[in-house]
Amino acid sequence: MSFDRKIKIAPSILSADFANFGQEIQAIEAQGADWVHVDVMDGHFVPNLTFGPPAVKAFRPHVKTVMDVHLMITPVDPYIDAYAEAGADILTAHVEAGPHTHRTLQAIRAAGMRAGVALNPGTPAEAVEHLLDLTDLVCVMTVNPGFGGQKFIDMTAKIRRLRQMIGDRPVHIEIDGGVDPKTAPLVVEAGADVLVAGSAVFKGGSVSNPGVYGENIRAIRNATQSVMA
Ligand SMILES: O=C(CO)[C@H](O)[C@H](O)COP(=O)(O)O
Ligand SMILES: [Fe+2]
Repeated sequence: MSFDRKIKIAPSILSADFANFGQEIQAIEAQGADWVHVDVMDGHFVPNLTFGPPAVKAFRPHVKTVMDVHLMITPVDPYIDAYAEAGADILTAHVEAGPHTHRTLQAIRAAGMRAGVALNPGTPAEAVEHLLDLTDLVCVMTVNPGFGGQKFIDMTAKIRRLRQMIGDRPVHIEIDGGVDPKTAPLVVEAGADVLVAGSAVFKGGSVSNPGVYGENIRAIRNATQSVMA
């Protein structure tokens, strides 16, 4: 697949109706989502618990775009094959989740997925400097992971530094947490190309009123147009 630098909006289904994931995924894709972001939490690496491989496998047939799975779990390595089997296209592990992220990224690619590495707000860009040749995506957390609906933490200096470090490599910079029409232009201007948004996409809408999802997605996308070259 060729490298796509266009802005991509990845709604996080953490803000969807948990009793209705299939229809929610279909609704956001029909309303313009580029990727579908799936937040996996273990109640240990982060203080919240969501879904594991069987749930992710059940989402798979509904996702026609890209299933972007964000692991907030430790350890990661014992579960890589299970998420490949569940159908993840991109599997992202936190650099803080263990001492051997290099091995983890190799294993994710060896299992046939694209490999992402995520950074908590307190972790510097330099933590991934020697991982960039093994990475397809760097996820910059703009909230402390664990919950949707939190306030955006300004990480624009880190994003600029990462864009500089990445150079010509085909590596996406994804922003996760508190992205809305106000914060999206700041992170795109700094060098981000994938915008995860949970509450800002799902607020006010539902599967019976999906047009609101479309309006919310367009509001984020349109807000980034002024800063695109
Ligand atoms: O990884 C996450 C939380 O750990 C979520 O992807 C993120 O919080 C998205 O939700 P919102 O846009 O509401 O902040
Ligand atoms: Fe996430």
